[in-house]
Amino acid sequence: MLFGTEILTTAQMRAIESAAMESGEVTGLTLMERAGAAVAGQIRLRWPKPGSATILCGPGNNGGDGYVIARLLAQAGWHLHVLGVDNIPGPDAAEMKRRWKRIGPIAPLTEGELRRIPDSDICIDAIFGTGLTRPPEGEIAAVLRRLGQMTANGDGRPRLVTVDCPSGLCMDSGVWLHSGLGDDADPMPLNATLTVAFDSPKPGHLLQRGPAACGKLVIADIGLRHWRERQVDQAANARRSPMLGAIWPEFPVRDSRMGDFSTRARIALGKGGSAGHPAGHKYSHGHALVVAGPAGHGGAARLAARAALRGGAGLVTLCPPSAAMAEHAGPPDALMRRKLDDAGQVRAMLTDPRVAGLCLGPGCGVDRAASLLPVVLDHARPCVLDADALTALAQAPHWPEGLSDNCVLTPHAGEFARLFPDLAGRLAETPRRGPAFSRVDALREAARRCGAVVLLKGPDTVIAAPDGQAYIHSASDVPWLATAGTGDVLAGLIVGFLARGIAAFEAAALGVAIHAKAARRFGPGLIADDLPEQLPFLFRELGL
Ligand SMILES: NC(=O)C1=CN([C@@H]2O[C@H](COP(=O)(O)OP(=O)(O)OC[C@H]3O[C@@H](n4cnc5c(N)ncnc54)[C@H](OP(=O)(O)O)[C@@H]3O)[C@@H](O)[C@H]2O)[C@@H](O)CC1
Ligand SMILES: Nc1ncnc2c1ncn2[C@@H]1O[C@H](COP(=O)(O)OP(=O)(O)O)[C@@H](O)[C@H]1O
Ligand SMILES: [K+]
Repeated sequence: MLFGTEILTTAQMRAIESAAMESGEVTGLTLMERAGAAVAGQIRLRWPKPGSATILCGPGNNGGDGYVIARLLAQAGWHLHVLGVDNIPGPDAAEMKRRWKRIGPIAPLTEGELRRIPDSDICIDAIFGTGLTRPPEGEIAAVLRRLGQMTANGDGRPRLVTVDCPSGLCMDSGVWLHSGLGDDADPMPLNATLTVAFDSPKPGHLLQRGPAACGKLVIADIGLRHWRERQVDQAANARRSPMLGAIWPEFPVRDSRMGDFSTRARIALGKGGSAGHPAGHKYSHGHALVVAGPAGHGGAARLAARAALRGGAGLVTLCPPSAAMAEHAGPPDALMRRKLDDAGQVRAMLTDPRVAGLCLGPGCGVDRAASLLPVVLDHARPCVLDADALTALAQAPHWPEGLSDNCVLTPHAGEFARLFPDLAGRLAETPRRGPAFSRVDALREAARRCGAVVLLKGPDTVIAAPDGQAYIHSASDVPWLATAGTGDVLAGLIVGFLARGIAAFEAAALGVAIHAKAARRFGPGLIADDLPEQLPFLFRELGL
C-alpha cells in the first residue's frame, strides 16, 4: 500500500482476533482489558477532571469493554451509572461484568431507566460493536433511540463516547441498519463526540454516515499488530483479499511497513521518472492534453489545465474547438493552446509519444466527448475521463468494454448511476442486514467490469483498481470542497500526475489526498480557482 493505513473489514478483524487468541500468546480477557483501558484512557485525556458518566453495556463483547471502562473510571474517581442486560453469552464479557459488580451496581438497560437517571457529563455507548449484523430491536432499539435524542446536539451535554463504533451502524458500509418497521422502531442516528476503535479503522468509520456518527475517531493499539500484519500479508499473497486502505494524511504511522504520507507521496512522485529531478526537462516531466469544449463553457477545462500545470506536468496544452479559442486567451501564459476540431486531430496529437496524459470531459459537451472518445480509448494513453466524457461513455455502444487500467474514471454519484445503474441501485437500497453492500463493494465491482480505475467522488471518495485494490478517503472535515469546479481541478491534478508517469491507481489516490489537503489548507470561502494556487505551498510543506 502506498499511503495511509490498512482498513480491516469486520470479518478480517474477527479473524485476526481469533488468530491472536489461538496462538495462546494473548487471551480474550487481556484484549478486552486493553480495549477498555484504551477508551478509559482517551476519556481521561480529554476530560482530566473526574465527572459523571452513564455507561450502556450490551450483550456482546462490546458490552464487556463497557464493564472494563466502568471499573477503570470508577478507580479514577468518576461517578457512574452502569446499565446492562441480564443475558451475556460470551465468557469474557460475563467475567468483566462480574468484576464490575464487585465495585458497583448494574441497572437494567431499558429506556425507562435511562430516562430516570440524572444527566451525566458523558454517555458511553458500549451496546453493539463490530459484531452487529441485524438491526437493533426491542428494548435496545428504544434505548438507542433515547440515546440519540439525548446526545443529538453533538458537543452539548452529555457528550457521547462510542466504544469501537456507534451502535447500530454497519461497520462494513457506514450505513444504519433498518428494521423495516418504520422510523419509530429504529434507533435515531447517533452523533458522537469521540469514537475509540480498536487496532484499525473499519470501512464504516469512513464511509457514508460513519464520520458524522463517530465524531473524532481515535484508533487504539491493543497489541494485535503482529497478527494483523501476518494475516493481511498472507491474504495478499494468496490474493484472497485485495488491499483496502485509508488515505488519511493526518493519520499517525502505525507500523513499520508504512511511512508517513509525505514520504509515501515522495516515493510516488519519484516514480515519475525525472519529475523534480535536476536533470529532467519539460518533456520528461510529461506533456498533458486537456480537451476543452464549446465557447462559453471553457472554465472547467481551464481549471483542469491549471491544476495539471501546478501538479507538475512539464507541459500542458489546452485543446478547445477553433470557435472557442478566443475565450482561452487569458492567463496562465504557461498554458499552451491548440485547436482541436475533430477526432482526426486528436489522433494526430496522440501519435506524439511525449503526450503522457489526456483529460477529457470537463466542459467538453457530451456530443464532442462522444466523438473524441473512440480515438482516445484506441490509443490507450493514460487518461482521465470526467464529467461529459462519462455521460458519453455510458451511452457508448460497447460500454463497459474498451478501457484499460491506465484510465481513471472520476464520476460523482449521478454519473456513477449512469455508468453502473445496478450498482447505484444496490447502494440506494435500505440496508436490513450487515454487512450491507458498501461503496467499496460497488467500486470494486465497477472497476472490475470496465477494467479501469474508478474514483467515486463525495465526502467519502472511494477509488478502486480492476484488481480489487481500493482506497477510502474521507473529506468530511472539508465540506467547503463541495463547490462548483472542484471536480474539474481534481481531474486536472490527476492528469498532471499521470503525465509525470505515476500509475493510474496511485495518481488517483495522490490526487484525491492532495486536493482535499489544498482545500483544508485554504479553509472555508474556497472557490475552485483557489485550489491549484495552494499546491506550491502544500508541496513545500510536504517536502514533495
Ligand atoms: N476486535 C477485537 O480485537 C476486539 C474486540 N472487542 C470488542 O468486541 C466487539 C465485538 O463483539 P461481539 O462480536 O461479541 O459483538 P457485539 O458487537 O458486542 O454485539 C453484537 C451482537 O449482539 C447481538 N444482539 C443481541 N441482542 C440484540 C438486539 N436486540 N438487536 C440486535 N442485536 C442483538 C447480536 O447477536 P445475533 O445477531 O448474532 O443474534 C450481535 O452478534 C468489538 O466491537 C469490540 O468492542 C474487544 O473486547 C477485544 C478486542
Ligand atoms: N460534502 C462534501 N465534503 C467534502 N468534499 C466533497 C463533498 N461533496 C463533494 N466533495 C468533493 O468535491 C468535489 C466535487 O466534484 P464534482 O461533483 O465533480 O463537482 P464539479 O463538477 O462542480 O467540479 C469532489 O472532489 C468531491 O469528492
Ligand atoms: K458501541
